[in-house]
Amino acid sequence: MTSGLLLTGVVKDFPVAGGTQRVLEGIDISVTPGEFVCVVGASGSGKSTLLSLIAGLAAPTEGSITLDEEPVTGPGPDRGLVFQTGELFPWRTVAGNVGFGLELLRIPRAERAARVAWYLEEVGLTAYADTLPGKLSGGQRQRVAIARALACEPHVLLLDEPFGALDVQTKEDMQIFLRKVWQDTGTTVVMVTHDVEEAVFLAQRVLVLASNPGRVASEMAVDLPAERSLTDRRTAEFLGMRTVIEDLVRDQHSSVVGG
Ligand SMILES: Nc1ncnc2c1ncn2[C@@H]1O[C@H](COP(=O)(O)OP(=O)(O)OP(=O)(O)O)[C@@H](O)[C@H]1O
Repeated sequence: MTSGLLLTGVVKDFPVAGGTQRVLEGIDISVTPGEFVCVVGASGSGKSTLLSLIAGLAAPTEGSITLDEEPVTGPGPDRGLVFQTGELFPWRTVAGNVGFGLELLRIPRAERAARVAWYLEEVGLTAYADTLPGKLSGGQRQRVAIARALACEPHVLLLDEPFGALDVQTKEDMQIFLRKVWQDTGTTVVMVTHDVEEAVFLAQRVLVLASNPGRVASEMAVDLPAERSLTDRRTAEFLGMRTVIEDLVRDQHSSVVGG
């Protein structure tokens, strides 16, 4: 057995009129503890489905998923999940949102308060502890959603297009923020994005999904320094990697649509 996240021979079929549609096939992925992996692929290649299987929101049709040698059979506190639109509880303050999972886990009040304070500091929202989500910007809401997921100290943080709804400037700020949080906490991250530039900037490894059925067509180690700044995205090395992956995504897509 291997610690970390392990998907072996994962297949996912969905029922459709008159039969089933195979959305994922032969997925073998191994993510080591502390690794940051991005999954890219054309729209409909099965990225979100893959993440929902890891989250335990749906079950694979075939194959197995284990996290630190425990089979994934449903949602659990060992996996923190953040979606595109940072779903927060509107009636709970920022601190109340960050502490929500800790209440479910029955973490004692003093430890809960300490953890909430630490994660609020980490995401730069200490001053907003008593604010309701309705008063926050989109970027701030995503920071709260990430802090809420991290506060339970999951084995893996699962992010589904977390910055897809943000404007360019906020998105860049959030990318810098996420790299810092990842480096500070050492959390394993699996993130789905359609933005190849984002994937290369954030990840240590990028997996490219092919469509119909979704499968891992190729993967690339991102051989860039651990300390990354936004200007690094203009270097020849970065642009080279980005171009290769964009071509892979495009090739996989056109082989399906016949372009
Ligand atoms: N619950 C479901 N029932 C039937 N089909 C589904 C279901 N969920 C997803 N699909 C189908 O599975 C395929 C993959 O969808 P998925 O959302 O995982 O792709 P994606 O790569 O995340 O796409 P996007 O980038 O557009 O979000 C699509 O053809 C979609 O219609």
